[in-house]
Formats: sequence, C-alpha cells, structure tokens
Amino acid sequence: MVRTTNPRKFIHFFNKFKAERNLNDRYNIPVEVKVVEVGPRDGLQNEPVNVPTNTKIEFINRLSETGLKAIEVTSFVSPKWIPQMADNAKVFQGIQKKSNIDYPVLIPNVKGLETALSVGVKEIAVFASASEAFSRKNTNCSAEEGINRIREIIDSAKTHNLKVRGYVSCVVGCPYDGFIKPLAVTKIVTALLELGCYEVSLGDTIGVGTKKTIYNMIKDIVNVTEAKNLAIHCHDTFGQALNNVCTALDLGITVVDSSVSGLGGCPYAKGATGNVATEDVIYMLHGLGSNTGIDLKKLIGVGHFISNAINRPTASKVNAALYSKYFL
Ligand SMILES: CC(C)(COP(=O)([O-])OP(=O)([O-])OC[C@H]1O[C@@H](n2cnc3c(N)ncnc32)[C@H](O)[C@@H]1OP(=O)([O-])[O-])[C@@H](O)C(=O)NCCC(=O)NCCSC(=O)C[C@@](C)(O)CC(=O)[O-]
Repeated sequence: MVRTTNPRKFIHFFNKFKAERNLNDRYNIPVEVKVVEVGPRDGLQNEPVNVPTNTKIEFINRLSETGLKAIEVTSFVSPKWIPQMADNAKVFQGIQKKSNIDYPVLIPNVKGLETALSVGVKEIAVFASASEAFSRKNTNCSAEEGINRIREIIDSAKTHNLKVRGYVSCVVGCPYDGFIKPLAVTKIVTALLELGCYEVSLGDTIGVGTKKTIYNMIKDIVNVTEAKNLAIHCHDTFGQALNNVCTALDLGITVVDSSVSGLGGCPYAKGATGNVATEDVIYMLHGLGSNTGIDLKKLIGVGHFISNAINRPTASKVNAALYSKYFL
C-alpha cells in the first residue's frame, strides 16, 4: 500500500513546529540579509602583487553597481605594516560614491582617522582582538591597549559624526594562542558596543571555526547583547565558512561580511585564506529565500574582473560554475 501525506495535515504540523521554535517561513533564515563587501580592503591587503590604484577604483565602482549597500574601501593603517593599502586616500577620493551605499574604511589609530577625515570619510571600522598574541602581532599593542586606542578613535569620530563599526578578530581561534574561549570574545564585543560601535563583526580570522564553536561563541554573546548588533565575518581556510554563516543566521545575525571571489586574508595570520566568497553567500541566501538586493550575475562579472586583474583563479565556487553560463 502506498502511503500519501495529507498536505493540510503536513502544513498544520509544520506551522505548529515553526511556532514552537519561533522559525520564520525561510528555514529560520532572516528574510532580509545585509552583505558587507570587504574585498577591496580585507581582500587586497594581503595580495602579493601590487594592484594599481586605478584597478582598485574600477573594482569598487563596479561593486557599487551590484546592489551592495556597504563596501569597505581601504584601510588607513601604517604603510610600513601594510604597503598594499598605502594608496588609501587616492582610492577613497577616486571612487564614485553612491548616496545609498556606505563606504567604511578601517582605522587603527587617531593618525589614520585624521587622514581619513581629510578625504571625507563618513564611516570607519575599528578592530580589536579576542586574543592577546594576535593583538600584539597585528597592532603592536596588548588587547587592553588596543581598546584604549579605539576609545581615542571613537571619541574623536563622535565629534565628527562618523558611524563606527567594530571588528573582533580571532573569535574562535588564534594562530598564536590557539582556542579562544567565548567569554573572551563577549568581553571585547561588550567593550566595543559600550564605546559606541553601532555593530560588531565577529571575525573568524583564520577560518578554523566549525558549527559548534561558532554556535557556542555567538550564544555566549547574545546573552548580553542582541543579535541585531552583530555581524559575522568568516574566512574559509577549512571550507567551513558557509556553514558557519548559516549558523550565525540561525542565531539571528542578519549582517554578513564577505569578499568577492573569496579574496583576502590577514598578513598577520599566515596560512589563513580569504573570506567566504560574496558570490557563494549570495547564491546560498537567494536559494534560502532571503532578500539581499544584490544582482548575482553582476557580482560574478566583478569577481571575474578582479581575479583577472590579480591573475588568480576565483576562489568562488559559484563564480567558477556560473561565469561561462552568464558571460561566454
Ligand atoms: C597600529 C599600527 C599603526 C601600530 O604600529 P606601530 O609601528 O606600533 O606605530 P607607530 O606609532 O610607532 O608608527 C610607526 C610608523 O608608522 C606610521 N603610522 C602609524 N600609524 C599610521 C597610520 N594610521 N597611517 C600612516 N602611517 C602611520 C608612523 O607615523 C610611524 O612612521 P615613521 O615615524 O616611522 O616614519 C600598526 O600596527 C598597523 O598599522 N597595524 C595594522 C595592521 C593591519 O592592517 N592588519 C590587517 C587589518 S585587521 C584584519 O584584517 C582583521 C579583520 C578586521 O579583517 C577581521 C578578521 O578577519 O579578524
């Protein structure tokens, strides 16, 4: 005998299940997800080849045509530490800015903030680390000194009405200190929010997170702040990034950082690969029924452009699979 499912009964039980678990119609995935493109900064800061300033400008202008609402343009860090970002002011001044897009830049100290202000930056991102050793390698100061520097930056940024976003690096693992306890991350997130960051992005800098460690870390943080104050920033070194992004979305986070073509890595996290590819994130989100406002085809075109420019095959599986269908 063939058993058939009564669709009405099924829908009744499904709705009851959703109500019990507070799920929405999209498999517990938020209906609207904001994607922050970090390729021009996080992506290009680690490039061994010198990317010409004009190429960076064209890259960002093309990204501005895809429907993205936030593009991290560059960083105003020391050129002695990160020579790849030495053309920060020229890049920021050279891009065509759209009024409906935020163009944040990364700032390590007040000196960087002053240069950023001189070229008309409206939003900045500050960065701290949940790990002591990474803080020292990345910013030449302890984690506590890092927070003090951020306080100075934010105090000054407030007087100029700048929006400030925060990052915490090494949220589940550090290349020097190993496993990071959730509590260490929660403390830094709390400090950044108290200082005035409107949102804190949780960086799995070396891409070691798994569903379990990402879940435990976010669960600890959402005990003290709402998920709407958080973003997720996953590198894909161990191929876990999409799954980890999904875990964050499940826990109510609705902002995802990613890098077109999977560009990137941090120079002070050797061996770590790029961010999760924006094309892969968008394909996944659209497949789940989430709205991003981003045109995947255009994004694939931009991913191809930058991969060609740096002479490297794309790290985006979606780009590799769909480029020829769309463009050849
Ligand atoms: C924080 C510092 C500056 C301390 O670096 P320091 O060497 O301790 O600083 P200093 O004050 O002694 O200055 C040294 C020299 O740099 C100059 N300098 C100093 N600051 C600036 C500035 N803003 N702009 C331009 N020049 C600057 C300064 O003027 C001086 O020049 P000199 O007198 O020798 O000619 C340095 O360690 C630095 O720039 N670190 C940034 C490293 C970095 O960019 N890492 C990657 C970004 S973080 C990341 O990728 C993680 C993230 C956010 O994506 C999330 C995740 O995945 O986890």
